[in-house]
Amino acid sequence: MKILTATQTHQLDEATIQQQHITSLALMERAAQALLRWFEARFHADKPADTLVLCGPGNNGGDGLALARLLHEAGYPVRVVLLPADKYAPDYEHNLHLLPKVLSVRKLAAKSLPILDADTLVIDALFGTGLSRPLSGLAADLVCHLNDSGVRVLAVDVPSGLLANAPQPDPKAPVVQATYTVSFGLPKLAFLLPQNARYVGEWHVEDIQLSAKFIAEAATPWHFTALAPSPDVQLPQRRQFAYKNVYGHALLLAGSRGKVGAAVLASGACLRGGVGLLTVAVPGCGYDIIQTTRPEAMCLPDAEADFISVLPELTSYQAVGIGPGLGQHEASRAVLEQLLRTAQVPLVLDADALNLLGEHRELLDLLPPDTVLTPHVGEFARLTEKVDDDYRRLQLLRDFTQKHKCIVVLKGAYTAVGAPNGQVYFNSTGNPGMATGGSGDVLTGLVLALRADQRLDALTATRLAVLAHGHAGDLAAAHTGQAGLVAGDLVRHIGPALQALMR
Ligand SMILES: NC(=O)C1=CN([C@@H]2O[C@H](COP(=O)(O)OP(=O)(O)OC[C@H]3O[C@@H](n4cnc5c(N)ncnc54)[C@H](O)[C@@H]3O)[C@@H](O)[C@H]2O)[C@@H](O)CC1
Ligand SMILES: Nc1ncnc2c1ncn2[C@@H]1O[C@H](COP(=O)(O)OP(=O)(O)O)[C@@H](O)[C@H]1O
Ligand SMILES: [K+]
Repeated sequence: MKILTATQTHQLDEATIQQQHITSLALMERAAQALLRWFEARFHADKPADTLVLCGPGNNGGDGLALARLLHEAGYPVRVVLLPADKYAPDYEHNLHLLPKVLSVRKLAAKSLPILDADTLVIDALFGTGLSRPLSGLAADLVCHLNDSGVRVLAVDVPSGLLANAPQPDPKAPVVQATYTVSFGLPKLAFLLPQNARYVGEWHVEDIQLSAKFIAEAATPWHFTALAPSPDVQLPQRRQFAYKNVYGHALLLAGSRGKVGAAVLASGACLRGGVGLLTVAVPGCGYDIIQTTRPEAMCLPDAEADFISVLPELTSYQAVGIGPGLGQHEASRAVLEQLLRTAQVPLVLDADALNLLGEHRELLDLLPPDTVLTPHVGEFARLTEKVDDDYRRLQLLRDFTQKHKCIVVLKGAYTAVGAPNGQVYFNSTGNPGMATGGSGDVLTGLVLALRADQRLDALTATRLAVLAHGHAGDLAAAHTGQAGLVAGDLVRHIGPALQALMR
């Protein structure tokens, strides 16, 4: 699924109107109907005692007016407050005239900000994708009043004051802190960034049959990898006469004294990820552990008891993963360097392998094309630079993957998979229960399994692994709850998660 800019979103609306031979008013009615559908599904069992619709002067306000009419017709108590402006959009004017006369409609004035009771549900239809400058004056006062009141807010399309795809030009200007945001057609880039979470709240995208042709042709680096209604990336079925070489022989280098658990988790994920064969290289202290916990895997114990000091001979493997629990011993750094210099097969680098790369940046020049790196934000900062703004971090991601011709899985709530051509795919699955030690090790094992799979290209394998990993987290949390989820639960749910992604 593509993610478009605010400008492209306007062009998409225009294209939809032209291609479907409808009026802009009809499209606005579709948007309002979609909002009503969401509203009824969400609130039918606990109807708000009071619904206050705040309408700005543009088409976002027009959506609000149309929704107010539909809510009234559906029997909800509705009040409308209008933000005064010099100019109003034609479809706003039209929908204002369509409001039933019995509805309370009032123009906002500076000295009469609306009274907001705790059980009021506010619908924020002040500004959407047409926001052209930070909020000021009466609009800013209203939004501050709203945020201070603590009432529930449903934002139409975008929380007012928030830019859909760019950082806020004035960090001091107020932005609506919505409880829910219901948007149209496609998600907005702003929804996926941690810095906007307090504004966007729980977000949803409703289908309003926008032009599929325009979306297919639109150029954008941003994508959203969805699981439903059908997965954006799919795993081929196993053939009846399949042999294990199709799924590859993977080598995993992981663990150091006190961190052999990382090797256990990553190897478990690799096995459950469907790898044909797995060999795990561990320090001597990990031998019994791997042989006991992962009897399906072969184990190569290092001569050193506490860390990995020797790179195994590589000729038998279709993919190599290195990093979980590795530690940063000089000998392990040398192993990493030798791996980067000699490997002829896909590589997956995580955790301490990334920290070593960050410490020895000259090694970045050795990365073979299509190497997959799986940093979290802290590890990514060590590889690049520390930044506070999420948009800036995404730019660094695109610069890094294009420069090094690699794939970077920037882990987080909406994990971003950056491709060597600069495209970025945000993941849709997963939950905060996965913010627990070892979740990343599980991802590494799963990426390694799918990189060893001879049927998949590098980007598909990586996107599939990220999607399945998050889905495994969602399946696991349904049993354990989020707090009770541990990384081993992810391993156990990889099988069903991959099954859900089967073509
Ligand atoms: N174009 C269409 O056909 C559709 C548009 N839709 C809705 O229309 C919205 C976009 O509508 P518009 O392009 O009219 O834009 P908005 O309604 O988001 O806002 C634009 C209006 O606000 C003013 N404005 C912008 N920033 C301001 C600020 N900081 N302070 C005060 N005034 C400000 C502009 O001068 C303009 O009058 C979408 O977010 C969506 O809600 C939906 O109805 C779907 C169909
Ligand atoms: N709030 C969240 N929502 C969804 N996924 C999350 C969330 N927090 C963490 N995750 C996922 O869990 C994994 C954590 O990886 P990482 O930070 O490397 O943990 P660790 O080093 O403890 O294994 C990543 O895949 C990340 O995307
Ligand atoms: K809005």
